[in-house]
Amino acid sequence: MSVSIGQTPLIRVVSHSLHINAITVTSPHSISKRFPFIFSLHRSTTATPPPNLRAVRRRSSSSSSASTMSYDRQLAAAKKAASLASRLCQKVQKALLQSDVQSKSDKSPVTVADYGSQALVSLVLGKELPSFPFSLVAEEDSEDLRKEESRETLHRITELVNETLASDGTIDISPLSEEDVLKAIDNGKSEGGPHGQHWVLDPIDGTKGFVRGDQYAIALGLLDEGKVVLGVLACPNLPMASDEKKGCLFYAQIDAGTYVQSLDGSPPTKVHVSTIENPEEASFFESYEAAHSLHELSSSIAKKLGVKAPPVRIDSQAKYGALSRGDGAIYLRFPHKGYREKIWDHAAGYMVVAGC
Ligand SMILES: Nc1ncnc2c1ncn2[C@@H]1O[C@H](COP(=O)(O)O)[C@@H](OP(=O)(O)O)[C@H]1O
Ligand SMILES: [Mg+2]
Repeated sequence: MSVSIGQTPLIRVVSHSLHINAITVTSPHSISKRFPFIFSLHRSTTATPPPNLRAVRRRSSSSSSASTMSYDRQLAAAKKAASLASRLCQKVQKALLQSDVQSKSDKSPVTVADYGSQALVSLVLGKELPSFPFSLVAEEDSEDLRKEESRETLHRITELVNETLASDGTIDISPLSEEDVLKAIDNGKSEGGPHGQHWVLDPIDGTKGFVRGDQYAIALGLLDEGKVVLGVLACPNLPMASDEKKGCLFYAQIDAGTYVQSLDGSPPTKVHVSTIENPEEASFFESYEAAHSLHELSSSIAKKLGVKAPPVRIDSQAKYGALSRGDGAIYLRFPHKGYREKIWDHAAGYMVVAGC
């Protein structure tokens, strides 16, 4: 197989056992040889490239009116939505890690946080942008929650959503019923599509990291006419800088740069990707979970690139945030055979890096 940046072959790796027959290389800098490079494999099982990558290609091949628009209002709403969702997730994660009763393999706290986060984002976007058409493509739906055995879980989610909204105090919503919360979750059932604007949400990206007490992200992107135009990544466990307190909010709007601020509201700082040009000085990110990305393949590619540093393994799209501020220079992701990437796993993170 070949690995290339745009049309420029970078290295060749021979592999028969992996049955790899196609590689898409996504680089925010197109054919530029500057870092960061984001390498990602897409296999024959994916008939069409994932929507986020289609969006990448469109962006580089055409200039639509979407790129000249301002998305300031959507950005403000998305930042608020992701910040509130992260407040809910932090509360759930803290309880999960402190509890000696709840086993970490118990999925219920995760479920509560996933659904709660999605309900909050859906509600806040709807409230903050009443005059905008609303379409949300999100990971969760309410089907399981509507079952009798989920009554307690639904009750807890509703309580958490109400508490979080009340703690903010700026969103005028009277206490929500369980049915309101179910509806808010199901507002994320949009099919999306190449026309119009669509929000794309992963309410908790990096669920395994969330359960371990490690990295996770609330990832919210906006597509306009098939292009990713805005991305917000709330990373509650990512430090603002080494030895600083945790909680980063990355955001980017097309052609307007990428910024980070602390989740508790410090002034934003513009971020830049690494300027390292020599792979020998670069470090690379990959998934913490070996089940999500072929670590051996990353390591052999890194070796061929001349990278000397060991991999930095982080859960979730927090990797894109870290990449956008130059914590590392490369992101390698090679899912196992048969896995199909989801749009909500990359849209926001892509924008945060591409916006730099
Ligand atoms: N077998 C697999 N291969 C690749 N990615 C996978 C996978 N199983 C799950 N994922 C995705 O990897 C995401 C986590 O990313 P990372 O590996 O960078 O931490 C998961 O997001 P969720 O946690 O939202 O389900 C999920 O979408
Ligand atoms: Mg995800």
